[in-house]
Amino acid sequence: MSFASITTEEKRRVLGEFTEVKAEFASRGWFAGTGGNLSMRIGSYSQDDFFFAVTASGKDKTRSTPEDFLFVDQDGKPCEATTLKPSAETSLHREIYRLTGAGAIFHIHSVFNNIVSEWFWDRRAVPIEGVELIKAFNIWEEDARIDVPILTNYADVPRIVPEITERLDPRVPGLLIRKHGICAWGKDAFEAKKHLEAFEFLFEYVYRLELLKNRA
Ligand SMILES: CSC[C@@H](O)[C@@H](O)C(=O)COP(=O)(O)O
Ligand SMILES: [Zn+2]
Repeated sequence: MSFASITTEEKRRVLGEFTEVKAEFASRGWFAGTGGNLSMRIGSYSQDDFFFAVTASGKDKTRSTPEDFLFVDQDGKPCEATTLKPSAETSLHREIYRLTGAGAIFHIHSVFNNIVSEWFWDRRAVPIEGVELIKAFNIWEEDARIDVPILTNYADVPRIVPEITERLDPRVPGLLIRKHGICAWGKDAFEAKKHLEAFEFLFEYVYRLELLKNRA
């Protein structure tokens, strides 16, 4: 597939949806200090041939400007002439698209996701058991348990990629990076947002439950 074959209408549709999600996440305080990045796939998909819109690096993501996003290919290379730099964490998005064929990936930093990633670092996963909201991940069994993987937060971001390849659990649409944040994904922006909201709820639940247990 060539990027030129993607219609202007399709690009407008993706960027419109993208702008809405970004504004909503900003209103929740999910982009503190320019942290966080978002991407949405566009056009058809095969594992080694796809395109996605990604937030430009280092921007204040609480603002809406004509320079918020750019389109990149499966190698993270811009598809059009631009002075914008793709997110410093584009390599993480690329690998998640490659492994899952997802339609959207949202990365945010929150106090709760940072705390649980440190609290459970010795297990390299956050265990969550029997909570109703696990069903948001399309897991319906009674008292289901999931383990959300925690990856090493290497300063050299591409070094995180092999841990994604190794640790990604196809049942669990999210990965934590230690004392950094979460990447959550879904087949489209609606589902990726649903998953991200569910993870953030569950992390707050786990955090508060651990506090209560430790107090008892
Ligand atoms: C100042 S936040 C730290 C960043 O290095 C990073 O973790 C982040 O989420 C945003 O990076 P960006 O390159 O703007 O997408
Ligand atoms: Zn980050």
